[in-house]
Amino acid sequence: MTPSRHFALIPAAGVGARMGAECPKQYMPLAGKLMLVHVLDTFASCPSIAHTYVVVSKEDGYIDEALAGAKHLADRVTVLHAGGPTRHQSVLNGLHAMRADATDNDWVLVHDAARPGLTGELIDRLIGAVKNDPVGGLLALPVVDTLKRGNAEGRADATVPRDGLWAAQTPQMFRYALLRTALEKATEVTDEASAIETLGLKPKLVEGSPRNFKITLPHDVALAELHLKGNP
Ligand SMILES: Nc1ccn([C@@H]2O[C@H](COP(=O)(O)OP(=O)(O)OP(=O)(O)O)[C@@H](O)[C@H]2O)c(=O)n1
Ligand SMILES: C[C@](O)(CO)[C@H](O)COP(=O)(O)O
Repeated sequence: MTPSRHFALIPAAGVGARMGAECPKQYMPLAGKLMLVHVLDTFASCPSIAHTYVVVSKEDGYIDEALAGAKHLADRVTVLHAGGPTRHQSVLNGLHAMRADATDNDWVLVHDAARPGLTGELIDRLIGAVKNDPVGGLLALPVVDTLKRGNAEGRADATVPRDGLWAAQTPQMFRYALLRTALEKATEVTDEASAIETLGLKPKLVEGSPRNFKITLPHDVALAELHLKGNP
């Protein structure tokens, strides 16, 4: 049996509404490089990753210029103009588009373009922890803050017990056929692990890193640049 390969699938078809930038946030410059190019470089530099697929919106007008400035990625990245109305749909469309290249048992690591702080070490940590797992898994961080449930008046209604709570990150790593089936069956989910869970399976939680946070709001940019300047 041929050994399973590892493919990266990068959903990058969002508009970045909460960021409110002039361009979709994945095309914002961070520490001298576009956010998306940070992510593509990390996977391209990782020997464990056979190839990277990036899902952009069908009307994306930025990707060609972004990759024109990153010609070293030409043989390591395939652009799929297959973005959908939601992240779930973009990922599923991407899986369909890469079908010819992947076997059912190949691993797919789905990673947000909005998480440029990912490192090769974190990729290898996830692959090492999950490669023999029957389900798959994801990077995540144990919740360390006390959590409050707020009400409509902006006051704390209750404290939510944090024992056993983790904040999901990406990559989320599952075998091609299982992931595609799960996403086809699930109603709208916010991450791949949720779709796997709806099959009654329990993805493995692998500790990630605070630097691998998702850039969502304007104040996230400065923090991301601190991380990326320190360790691009
Ligand atoms: N229809 C969508 C929506 C999101 N994404 C991607 O999913 C990742 C995480 O989503 P999020 O941080 O929510 O990005 P946006 O949807 O762009 O942000 P916003 O919700 O503020 O518009 C991002 O890399 C984004 O590009 C996608 O590929 N397709
Ligand atoms: C996939 C994810 O990054 C895990 O935390 C998160 O669910 C993405 O949420 P978003 O609303 O699409 O940013």
